[in-house]
Amino acid sequence: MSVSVFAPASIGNVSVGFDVLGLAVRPIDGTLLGDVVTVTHSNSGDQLTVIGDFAQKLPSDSKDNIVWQCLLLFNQQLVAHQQDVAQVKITLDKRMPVGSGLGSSACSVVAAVAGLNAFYQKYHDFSFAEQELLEMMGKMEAKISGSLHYDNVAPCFLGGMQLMVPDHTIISRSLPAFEDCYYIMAYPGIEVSTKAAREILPVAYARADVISFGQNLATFVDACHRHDKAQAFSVLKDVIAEPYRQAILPGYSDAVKYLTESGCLAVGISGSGPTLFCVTDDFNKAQQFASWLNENYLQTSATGTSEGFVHICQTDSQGAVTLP
Ligand SMILES: Nc1ncnc2c1ncn2[C@@H]1O[C@H](COP(=O)(O)OP(=O)(O)O)[C@@H](O)[C@H]1O
Ligand SMILES: N[C@@H](CCOP(=O)(O)O)C(=O)O
Repeated sequence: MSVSVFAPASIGNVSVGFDVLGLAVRPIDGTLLGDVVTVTHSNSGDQLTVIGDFAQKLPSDSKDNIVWQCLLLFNQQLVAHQQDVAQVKITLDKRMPVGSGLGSSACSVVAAVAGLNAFYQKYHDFSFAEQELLEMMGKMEAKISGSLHYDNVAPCFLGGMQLMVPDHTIISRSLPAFEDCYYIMAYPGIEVSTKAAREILPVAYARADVISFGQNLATFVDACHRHDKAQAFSVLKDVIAEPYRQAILPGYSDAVKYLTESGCLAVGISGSGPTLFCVTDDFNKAQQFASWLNENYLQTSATGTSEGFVHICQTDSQGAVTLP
């Protein structure tokens, strides 16, 4: 009598689309890079248990866990739709490092809301529409990062490359992604708070930057629709966040120099960092970049160990899925 949902990692911004573009990714070796939420009926009130590699990094009081907040919001919405509210036991398998730039909080939010929805669909014959679910996810992500941005929750939930549109009846549109590209994701093992990384950004931008931003994003979207990979990745440049955030990412500029000189299609900060992503359509190069990043981008602690990792990924076109 339980339902488990997996929600994948994502690259927020994809360099050209600050807060409005995101891509879901999955490691090619089959690693489940994302969070899993399991929902079961309970006879003793609502409960949340957190397990997994990164469980210790989350608030000790489960009421402060975003998954708990998702349950409260979901229940409110059930009441608003005149539905009975069941008592549930939720287990969060926290597989994603917190403050990583891999959309960790979005993974928990999407797995929780989609998990609850799948549970009600299976056992209570009720489900919310995709749009309502996405709105709930956006609200929860905003609670954590301090402002509403869908660039992680939308690809994490819907899969593929997602472009946010300023129409609350649509929210997100799918863009054709480059399925043959490899995205090498290098998480150095240090934590960067999304909220803090947003606070260091300017409140206003110079006209030249605004023009570059608009031109790069428009060119990228057009190139995606024309399947013009060379054009798309040639404009993958971030004038909004990277110039200000790279200073807080140790080794980032050396990595960009090496990867660019070695012929990657593009390199950038995943979300608010510290994860770096690098794009190539050549598998041999993907392996070369992954091993260089492993050697040079991961940060080691005083004991010589690192909590970082590198994965060779491709586009995850499925998004959140119910596990068998
Ligand atoms: N289930 C959860 N997953 C991730 N972060 C959570 C969760 N519940 C609460 N948090 C808190 O939310 C914040 C997430 O930080 P954030 O920088 O937005 O992470 P990320 O960039 O990895 O999504 C942290 O302070 C963390 O303790
Ligand atoms: N658009 C956001 C994306 C944050 O992604 P995360 O993975 O770091 O949570 C931003 O750049 O602030």
